[in-house]
Amino acid sequence: MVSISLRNVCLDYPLYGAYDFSLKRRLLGQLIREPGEMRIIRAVDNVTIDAEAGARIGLAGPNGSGKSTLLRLIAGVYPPSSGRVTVRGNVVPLLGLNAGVNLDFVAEDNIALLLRISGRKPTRSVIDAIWAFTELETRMQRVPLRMFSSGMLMRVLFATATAFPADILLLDEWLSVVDEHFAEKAEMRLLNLVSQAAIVIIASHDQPLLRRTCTSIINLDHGRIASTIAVEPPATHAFGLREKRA
Ligand SMILES: Nc1ncnc2c1ncn2[C@@H]1O[C@H](COP(=O)(O)OP(=O)(O)OP(=O)(O)O)[C@@H](O)[C@H]1O
Repeated sequence: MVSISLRNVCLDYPLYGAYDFSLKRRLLGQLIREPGEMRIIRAVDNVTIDAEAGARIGLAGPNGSGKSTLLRLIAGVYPPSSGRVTVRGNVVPLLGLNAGVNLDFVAEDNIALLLRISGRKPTRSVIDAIWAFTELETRMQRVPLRMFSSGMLMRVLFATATAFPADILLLDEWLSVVDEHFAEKAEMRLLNLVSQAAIVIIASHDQPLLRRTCTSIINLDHGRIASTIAVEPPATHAFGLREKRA
């Protein structure tokens, strides 16, 4: 049974840049422990969510409200700082350009790595099929990802992430850098994946898109759930993902 359960989940990012260069304040801070002194950002704050098969959940909220972080928690990219995350089913996270690749590795090795992480065997034929979808030149397979343009990198990540069906599909801001031709191709592949997935969670600033596609919308504010809206009548799940593009 596919399901997602978050129980009182918090995620704190350490604030490495917030180092205090004043020796006096640092020494006194150790002794006094000023209450206002923070060395973390609480990006997700005491969030509880349950999702069963059939759920189409939208995550809304202003910049920095914790949408991407919440998706990353569900994807297992970050462990929660506190609380419990239980996910049953295989997850395909489409979380953007910096998701789990090593830019110094050549494209082919990154594809193999991403497949292994998601429990798939990176056979020659699987890698070739993924590469064919990217429509990039064959020689680029042996080029480090660092030398790819954003759009080329997105093609490789998208083709790899969507090569197999998912129980749970997580969509963040996506497809913003690919050209029109690839976007159309990608959208068709994505729609197919969405229709097969048991649970879809989509983070977006596009309220009409969320209302059209989701069964409920969770509004986040400073990492907390400010409200949850049931979308009535039940959405048709006709994803119009192209409207998400900038
Ligand atoms: N890698 C990181 N290190 C430190 N803080 C981070 C990191 N990523 C995000 N944050 C902080 O966590 C908070 C939530 O960020 P997050 O990216 O989850 O928000 P968001 O709702 O997805 O924003 P947006 O709508 O702009 O994409 C913000 O305060 C942000 O500054």
